Amino acid sequence: MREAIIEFSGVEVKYGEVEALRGIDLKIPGEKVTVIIGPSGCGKSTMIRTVNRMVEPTRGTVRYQGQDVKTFDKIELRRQMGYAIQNVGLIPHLTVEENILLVPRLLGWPEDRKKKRAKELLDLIGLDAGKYANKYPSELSGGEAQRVGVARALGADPPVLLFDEPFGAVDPLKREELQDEFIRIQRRLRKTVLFITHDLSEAIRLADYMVIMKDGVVVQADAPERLLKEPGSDFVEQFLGTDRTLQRLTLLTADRIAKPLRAEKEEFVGLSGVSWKPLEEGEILAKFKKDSGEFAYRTVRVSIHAARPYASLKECVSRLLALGLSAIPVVDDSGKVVAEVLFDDIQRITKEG
Ligand SMILES: Nc1ncnc2c1ncn2[C@@H]1O[C@H](COP(=O)(O)OP(=O)(O)OP(=O)(O)O)[C@@H](O)[C@H]1O
Repeated sequence: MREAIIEFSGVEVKYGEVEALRGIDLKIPGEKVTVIIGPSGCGKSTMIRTVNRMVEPTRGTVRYQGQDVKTFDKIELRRQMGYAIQNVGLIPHLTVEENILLVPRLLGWPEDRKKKRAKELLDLIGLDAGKYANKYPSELSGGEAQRVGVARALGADPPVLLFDEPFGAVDPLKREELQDEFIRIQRRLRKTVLFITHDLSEAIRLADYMVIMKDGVVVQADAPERLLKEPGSDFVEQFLGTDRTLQRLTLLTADRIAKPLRAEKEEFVGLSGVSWKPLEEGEILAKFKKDSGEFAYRTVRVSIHAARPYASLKECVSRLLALGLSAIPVVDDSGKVVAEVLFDDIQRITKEG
């Protein structure tokens, strides 16, 4: 493990009679995604709130970069830690840009630097600055609002991100897209992330390190591969569910098994392939085998039927089944088909299990 950047030692939190945390000892690795998961009420939110001092431990110590967080000025500490929550908490009378720039504004950044940063962040989260910067939160879809919440947490480029179910209120398909984006962004930015979720697939997908909690204590913490292979107790085994094969497909991303697209490959023709009508942006031409055995071409929307390099193999399987194809194209950030994932290869991996 990389050196711990946040460390919990004997941390207890009591709210009156309620013991929310009952002795947490945990090291959070730097520049990795640590996902905290566990039943409702087990103390997940309380735990991450002790890091930015929204909650003070009744006992024990939380350290950031080796130093007790109590010794930091609260404001100074929170500048280092972006925070995003489930219902986003965007301020309704501020525009998207003003919401994203809350912290830079507090820090007194000059106007041109703030403008530049807002554009950068909107680009990063995949929202067009021209279209979105001046919108108000009420004019955004749930998924867009969540993205803006994430952008706001990234505002002044803090090294630590505390995410409390940031994708909680989004429907499952959009949620997978947000996870793809998150993985893409994290591969670039390498933040230290503490991420809470209720969703096991999301946890397994995003986590470098996964912490399973129950009743205010940590039951097991390890890399998701190891947890799936060696659950340390009946509780963890039950929690991870019986379907470990599918969970393993959640762990692997399309780019891990994608093959470069071969020109003669019959299933797909790329964007510049055979075409009798101009393709619209975001469309590709796919070649389908009809029942008669002949091939027919059909255009498909890349956004739905192609996978991003960071899509999970589980997502690839569901798209392959929905389309009745034996391979799915993988598109890069510009929408260009760069590779394909073969159903046979996914099956092979599953068998190797
Ligand atoms: N401000 C508070 N005052 C009193 N009790 C609280 C307070 N905040 C949380 N609790 C209690 O502490 C326990 C842990 O709550 P916490 O929100 O940390 O759990 P959680 O795992 O994040 O829950 P969920 O998954 O439902 O969000 C729960 O029993 C909760 O009811």
